[in-house]
Amino acid sequence: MTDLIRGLSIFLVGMMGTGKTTVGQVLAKQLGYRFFDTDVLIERVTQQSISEIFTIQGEEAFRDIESQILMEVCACTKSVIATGGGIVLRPKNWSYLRHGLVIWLDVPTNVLVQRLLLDTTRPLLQETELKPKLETLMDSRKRLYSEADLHISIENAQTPEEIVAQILDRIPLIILPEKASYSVKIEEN
Ligand SMILES: Nc1ncnc2c1ncn2[C@@H]1O[C@H](COP(=O)(O)OP(=O)(O)OP(=O)(O)O)[C@@H](O)[C@H]1O
Ligand SMILES: O=C(O)C1=C[C@@H](O)[C@@H](O)[C@H](O)C1
Repeated sequence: MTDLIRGLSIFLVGMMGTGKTTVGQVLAKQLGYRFFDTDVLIERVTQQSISEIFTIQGEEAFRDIESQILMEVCACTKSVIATGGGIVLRPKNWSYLRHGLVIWLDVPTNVLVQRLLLDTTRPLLQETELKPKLETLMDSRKRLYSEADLHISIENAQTPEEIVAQILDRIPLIILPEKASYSVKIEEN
């Protein structure tokens, strides 16, 4: 597999709670890649939590910082990058995401509700009715997530290791040779 993707980075996109961080860490380990999480990088550079940024500066300011971080991290090869759930919203972000392979982790909303119910830290999910909020977000984003190179539909009982196996099985079917050679050229510079 590492011969096939030759350092090409992998961006995981999808709704909050789909497992981008959990699956991304396992995938990075199996590929011998570094792992980044754009939300974590944002908190590190701003020295603020995502919630604080949303409350104090607002969502647009958060999206600006998110694009800036993505622009920087997309220059890295041999990396798995877990992205924030809304990274697909800005058209400009797609020019950064296209530096690598974009994989959409797609989990049914009822499973996301169970996973996110106990987590009150996500600023876009502060409403009492979590399921309708997630469904509305998903409706407005589904078309964007489906622009990914690879769509991974995840069932409730699948472990992160099983999801990674599914991803690694499917990458050879979609890899574009020119993308992999592009990434090798960056490394040589
Ligand atoms: N395959 C899985 N099976 C069961 N639970 C999972 C699985 N993947 C992730 N989880 C759990 O779901 C929750 C959300 O996972 P994670 O933080 O990896 O999602 P995320 O997509 O990175 O979310 P966000 O974009 O909001 O940061 C965590 O509690 C995690 O342990
Ligand atoms: O889905 C979203 O828009 C978000 C998801 C989180 O990962 C964070 O990036 C932030 O809470 C916004």
